[in-house]
Amino acid sequence: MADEGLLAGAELLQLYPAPTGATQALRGVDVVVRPGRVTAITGPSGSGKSTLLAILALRERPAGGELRWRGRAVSALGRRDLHRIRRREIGWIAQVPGHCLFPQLTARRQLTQVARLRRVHPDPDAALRALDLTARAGARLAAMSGGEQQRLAVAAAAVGPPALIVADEPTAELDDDTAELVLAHLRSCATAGAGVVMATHDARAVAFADTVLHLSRGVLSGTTSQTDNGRAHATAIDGQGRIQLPAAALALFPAGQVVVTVRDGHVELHP
Ligand SMILES: Nc1ncnc2c1ncn2[C@@H]1O[C@H](COP(=O)(O)OP(=O)(O)OP(=O)(O)O)[C@@H](O)[C@H]1O
Repeated sequence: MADEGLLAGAELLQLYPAPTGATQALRGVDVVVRPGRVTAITGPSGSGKSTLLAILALRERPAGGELRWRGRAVSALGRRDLHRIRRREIGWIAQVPGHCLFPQLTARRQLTQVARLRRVHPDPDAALRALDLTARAGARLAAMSGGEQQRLAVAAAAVGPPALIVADEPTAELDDDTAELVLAHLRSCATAGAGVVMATHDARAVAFADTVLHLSRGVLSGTTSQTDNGRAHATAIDGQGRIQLPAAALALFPAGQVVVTVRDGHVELHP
C-alpha cells in the first residue's frame, strides 16, 4: 500500500451468516486513517458502517482483504500485541455507550481507570469540564441520562489521547450544544495527533469531518474531502460507467436528466 497512514485497509471484505447464505456486509473497501484527521463514515442503515468501524478498531477480523496498523499486517499480530494495541492505543465509543464503560464506576473513576490502563496521567476534571460533566463526576452509569453517558464515553475514549479514536454515532443522542462539545473534544484529540473515525447519520458530524467516506451496500461509493478550495468529492465509476453524485450536485438536476460534454480532457455535466 502506497500511503499507509496510521491504519490502512485494502479490499476489506466482511461476511456474516444469514439464513439465505452469507450477508456481504463489506465488499472490497479501501480506507486510510491518518493522524490528525477526522473521518466520517456515512451511508444508509445496513450499508456496513458499524462493520467497518469494528474492523478499524481491531475488534473484528475482516473475512478478506488486508489491514495494516502502523505498517504491520494486523493478521500477523499475536493476541498479546492486539490486546495491547486495543487497550493502550485505541479509544472505542460504542453506539450504546454502556457497552464501552464500566457500570460500577463513577464518571470520574471511569476516566482515571482508562488513564491507568493507557499508562497516561491526564487531568480527569479537565475532561469532565470539557464535556460539561463536572456536576456528574460522582455519578454511576445507571444514574446518568443517555446524553451524559454518550459524553462520558467520548471523554473516556479520548483519555491520553490514544493514537486512534473510533466512534459509532457519537452525537446521535445530543442536542446542538452538546454535539458541539463532543465534536470539539474529538477535534482537540485530532489536533493532538490522534486519528479520529466516526460512523454517523448526523449532518452536523458529517459537515465537521475532514474526510467523509460514503458507504452503500458494503461498497465505498464516494469520498468527500475538505480542501483549500472547499469540498472535493471523489466517486467510483462502476462497471457500467455509472457514478454516484453527492447530494449537493444531485440537487442541480431536478429533472433527472443530464447533458454530458467531454472537452479538453474534462467532463462537464449540465442540467
Ligand atoms: N453480527 C451480524 N450477524 C449477521 N449479520 C450482520 C451482523 N452485523 C451486521 N450484519 C449485517 O451486515 C450488514 C451491515 O450492517 P452494519 O451494522 O455494519 O450497517 P450500518 O451501516 O452500521 O447500519 P446502521 O446505520 O443501521 O447501524 C447489514 O445487512 C446487517 O444486517
